[in-house]
Amino acid sequence: MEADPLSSSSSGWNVPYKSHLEKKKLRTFSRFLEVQCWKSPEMAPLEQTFAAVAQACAQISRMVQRAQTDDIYGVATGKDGEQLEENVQGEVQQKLDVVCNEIMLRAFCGSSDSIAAVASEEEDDARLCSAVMDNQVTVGDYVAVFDPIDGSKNVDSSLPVGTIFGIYKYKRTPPAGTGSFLQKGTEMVAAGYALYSATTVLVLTMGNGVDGFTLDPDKREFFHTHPDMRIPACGPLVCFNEGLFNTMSPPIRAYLKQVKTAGIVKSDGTKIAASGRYVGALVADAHNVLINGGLYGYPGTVTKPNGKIRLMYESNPMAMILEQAGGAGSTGKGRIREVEPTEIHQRVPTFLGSVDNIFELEQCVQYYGEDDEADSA
Ligand SMILES: O=P(O)(O)OC[C@H]1O[C@](O)(COP(=O)(O)O)[C@@H](O)[C@@H]1O
Repeated sequence: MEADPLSSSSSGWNVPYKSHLEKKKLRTFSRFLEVQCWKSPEMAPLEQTFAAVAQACAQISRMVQRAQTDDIYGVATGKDGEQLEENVQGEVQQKLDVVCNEIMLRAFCGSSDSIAAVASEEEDDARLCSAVMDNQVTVGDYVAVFDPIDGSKNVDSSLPVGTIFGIYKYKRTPPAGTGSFLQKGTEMVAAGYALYSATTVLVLTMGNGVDGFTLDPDKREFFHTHPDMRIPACGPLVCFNEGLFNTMSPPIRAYLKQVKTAGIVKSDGTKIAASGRYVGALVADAHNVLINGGLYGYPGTVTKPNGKIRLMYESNPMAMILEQAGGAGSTGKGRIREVEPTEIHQRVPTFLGSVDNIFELEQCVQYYGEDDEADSA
């Protein structure tokens, strides 16, 4: 039998004994939900939904860890083994995308009758929960939007990925269907994400602050490890895909040059040095920014004038979380959550981060303007 690595210190290092690694006394996610829904009764209809989404994220966490060893890796195929067509994003779906989409669909539609309809990054159109679950009647006062696996390409190289979701009130006024989803981010009542990384973390806002929970891999349950999360007012992180630098607009290039050469300006006028980071999964980069302060950015480029990040199920939920934690979410010219949506899969230039960092970026965009020559940057 293999020796317990924590039972002795054969390496000579002072390895802590098992008895020193006792569990912290932390509140469970379900207990947190119970208390929050008692304090804010308007959230009570969503209690079961949040609980089911947390369970779904725990399941996805396990799927992600098994992606390389089990048959859930690679391109998705149909019943007869044929490769599926590209999805509405022009991307070939991976098996993991398909499986995780199904898990999230069932969490939202199968856990209670609170959610009436869902829209996913992985599906062309929004769907009624009655259609998802094969029921007859559509009930529910809310609609949910989600990206089941954000940054799925990262799985190939064992890097972090995430899940993002947001919930709106169901507007039953015409136009029906997709129209019920086309609400500004300011209308969102709750948002969250799960990050599958060194630890699996679930971050949630119900519009009254932000709380974070860590998945205990032994108990398969989330625990309240990050109460009342607050983003620093200013931070050093600069998270952009700088490989795209030459395709970005002059003001964004000017901003990047400025923070790298002159540092980041704090509200008291002092400066801090910039520190570049880029995981390539929005959830991972934005979580890093939430914890340490700074700015995540995916601006428009020559080939993608609105950038790559999807307004409804990526930018808006993340912007709500950042704002609720004391930060900001901007298009470079204004608040992301004020953007009027016109379609479910639309993209929007996305900047998420600390207020001082976002302020400096918006100042640059205003000062240099969109039409300036590249060399003036
Ligand atoms: O590889 P790029 O162009 O830097 O794109 C990375 C960005 O694309 C995203 O992965 C979104 O795309 P997916 O949801 O399709 O994976 C973001 O999470 C990430 O910030």
